[in-house]
Amino acid sequence: MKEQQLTRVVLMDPSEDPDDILRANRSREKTFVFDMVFDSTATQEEVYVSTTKSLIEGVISGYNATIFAYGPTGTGKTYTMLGTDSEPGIYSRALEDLFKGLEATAEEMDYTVSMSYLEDQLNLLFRSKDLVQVSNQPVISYPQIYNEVIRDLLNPSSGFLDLREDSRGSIQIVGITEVSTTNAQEITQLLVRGNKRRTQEPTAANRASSRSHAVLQVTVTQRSLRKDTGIEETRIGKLFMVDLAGSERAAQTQNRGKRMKEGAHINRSLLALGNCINALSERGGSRAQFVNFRDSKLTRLLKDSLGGNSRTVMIAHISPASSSFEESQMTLIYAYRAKNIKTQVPEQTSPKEFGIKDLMRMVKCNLRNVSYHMDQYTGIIAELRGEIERLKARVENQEKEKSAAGPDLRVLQAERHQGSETPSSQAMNTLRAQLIGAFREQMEMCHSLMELENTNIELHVDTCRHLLTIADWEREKAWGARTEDMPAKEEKGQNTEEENREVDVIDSPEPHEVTVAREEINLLLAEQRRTAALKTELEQHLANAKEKASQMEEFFPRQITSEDQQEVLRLLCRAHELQLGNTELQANTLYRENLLCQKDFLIQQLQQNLLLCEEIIQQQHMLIKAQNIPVPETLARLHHLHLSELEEGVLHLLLLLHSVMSSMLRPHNTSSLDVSQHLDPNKDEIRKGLPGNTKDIPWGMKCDIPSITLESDSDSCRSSKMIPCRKKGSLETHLSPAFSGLPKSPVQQISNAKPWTPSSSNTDTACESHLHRASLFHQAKAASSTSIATKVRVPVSHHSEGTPLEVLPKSNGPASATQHSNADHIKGWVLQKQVKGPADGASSRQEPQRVTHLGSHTRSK
Ligand SMILES: Nc1ncnc2c1ncn2[C@@H]1O[C@H](COP(=O)(O)OP(=O)(O)OP(=O)(O)O)[C@@H](O)[C@H]1O
Repeated sequence: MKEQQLTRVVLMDPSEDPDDILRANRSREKTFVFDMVFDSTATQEEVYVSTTKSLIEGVISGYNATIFAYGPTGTGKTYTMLGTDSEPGIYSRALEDLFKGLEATAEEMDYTVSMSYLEDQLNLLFRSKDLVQVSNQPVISYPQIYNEVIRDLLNPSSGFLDLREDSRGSIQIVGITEVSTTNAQEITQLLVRGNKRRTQEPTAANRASSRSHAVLQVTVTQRSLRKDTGIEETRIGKLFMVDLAGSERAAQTQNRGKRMKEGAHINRSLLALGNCINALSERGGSRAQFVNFRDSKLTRLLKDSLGGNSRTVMIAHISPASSSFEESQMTLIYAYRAKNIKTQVPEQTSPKEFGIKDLMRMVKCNLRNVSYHMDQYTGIIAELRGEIERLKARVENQEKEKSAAGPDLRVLQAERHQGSETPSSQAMNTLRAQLIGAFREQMEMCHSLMELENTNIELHVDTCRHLLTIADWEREKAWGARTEDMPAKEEKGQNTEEENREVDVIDSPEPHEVTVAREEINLLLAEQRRTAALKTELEQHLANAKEKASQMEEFFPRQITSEDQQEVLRLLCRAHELQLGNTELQANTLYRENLLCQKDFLIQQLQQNLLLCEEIIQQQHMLIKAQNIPVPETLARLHHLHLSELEEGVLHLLLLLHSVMSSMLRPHNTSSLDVSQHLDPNKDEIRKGLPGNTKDIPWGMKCDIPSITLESDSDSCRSSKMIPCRKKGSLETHLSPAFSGLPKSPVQQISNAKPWTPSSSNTDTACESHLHRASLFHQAKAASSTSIATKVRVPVSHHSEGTPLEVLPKSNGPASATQHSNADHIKGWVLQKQVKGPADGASSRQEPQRVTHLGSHTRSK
């Protein structure tokens, strides 16, 4: 790696041989430009001053700010954020500056500073020992299920905390400890203590590796009274400082067993963060996407920091060791995407004209005016006093009337109650307690089943995403092979840069994300099988519990003689039945949601396969024409039929109809879906198809291949763009058995699924895509509110195989050109989903899920 002018990182691929003449023209370097780059000699002070110091002023004025430390394990994230006693990190320095700034304004403003420190950790959803034995009910034992949980690092005894959205849409952590303080030292001490409670485990890359994301939130509230108007102003500035868990993949840390699973889950929340970053970085571009913050607790927590009202700095950490090349590349790509996130800037102004101060103005200030004037308050208070007097008088009158009427009713009631503590009422109480216990157990099981179904959906969506990543790579390879097979172009010497790159794709080793996807699929499938087994077991328990409860319902009323009490028991049972029925309906909806998601994925793959077949037919036709082979009449007729179906777009309309139906089937569908818009055959998108869709159809006809872009579709697993380059049979080859047949129940599918093995690469059948491939990155760089700093440190726990850090010759050329060429090599899939279960709130309303597939690179034909 080299560094120049402290803004560029040039990554050199250590695996490529410089003496390889076949690749002599190919650049081994990848350049990434950031706002700031630090090498291993940078001090904590320098890092703080260049990245964070300028944000503190904003927090004091009521703006939000966020600082992320991102990177693989052992690269120094915790060191940057927390530091050591002699070299304090960003936390202490930022807090010191914050208090200094606040003291300077103390004369005009009253201020309070409160802070909370939490970790977003992976933990066990159930443990056998968590289940308390109730009376003589059997104890249900569950194996461990991992889930994302939030823990208060300042008060770990408070257990796992829940996230809730308040009426203004801000995320609140229920029960978090907020410590008010007046000096930075106190906070630093609390932080050091809190950090010791953080989940740490040794990995091969770091002896004290943090296995959770730590979020320090400092809230500054300032109040001032404007003398001229008498209006009280409140400014609230929030500062988030986030030390993320390592972004490494399992192989890097040599994690096994629990650590490996943990890594996969940590990566899942980082993946969700990445998806949000991708979607946000596309905002304002031609392919604006929905940003799904609900994908993980981490992203929900950081919604404001990422999505809008915050100035955000990401400090990406990489190791200069050549052995960490892949991790470094992934980190830089991630950070580069984050850099594209833009604040909504006024349209008429050029982004270049903005300085830091202007950007700060674009972010909304959290200023609340107390809009009532003091005089109005006096009036309101007087009114309230009057109301109290009136009410007091009414109460007195009522008391007088009662005493005139006779003895106190309450006294009579108490007397009757005491007398009623007969043996029969005691028996009734016992029976009621037993019934309620049984009902409660059933409800808990129902909720656990819903949790499991939710986990199932998450796992399923994750698996789809990885399958898509692999499919994309396979298609790219097929594309490369096809280009190589095109003798005409070679003859003409038209080997453009684009084609060279395609040929490179076949030669190049499998990209990192594809390898990761293969690893993850096996993990996810194993977990799906485990979840399915658990579900079956739990369903069995629930059936037993229901049986037992219905026996109780029959038997208990016979033990009670009083009709009133019998009626109470009957009502109790009825209320419970309704409650249970409701929960079961919710669980059913979830299950159907999951099924739909699977169907959609299957349809998506079939669509791709359909287009591939289309391509094959066309090529075969060209071959028949070229060779002058006579066509039997039956075949010609069949072909005609095929063409007329395509022309009328029946298949396409059916697919659209399906997607519309699916989205309608979803309860509380939030997407504004216009059916008529979808089905209008005159609608441009449907009729026109995408660029290059018009194909020269055999037998001399021109036909539009219907577009399969279903942008407004709210289906769970929908690709916003599909590339019809799937090879014949690849559906079976690449999909897990769970997706390779017609939809079965998830439990069936999962229990049938065998461990997934990497598919052999089929490059024999290449085909041509007729859908556009949008570049993942936009060349145009608008004003970005997300500053990115990259920190390279000399590894402490790695041994460095020669440092690839070199100095670039000074170049004044535009950075964006280099970036764009790099971006061309980058591909990615983004999958977004929204899964909501009972744990997320009182309602188990399902949000629509989406899958968005980002194309890998532009391809000119
Ligand atoms: N710039 C630096 N100078 C000196 N020591 C450093 C520097 N950066 C990191 N270290 C040391 O390297 C080790 C690993 O760093 P640290 O724990 O901060 O990594 P991390 O990225 O937070 O890892 P993980 O994700 O596993 O928690 C620590 O002992 C830390 O003190």
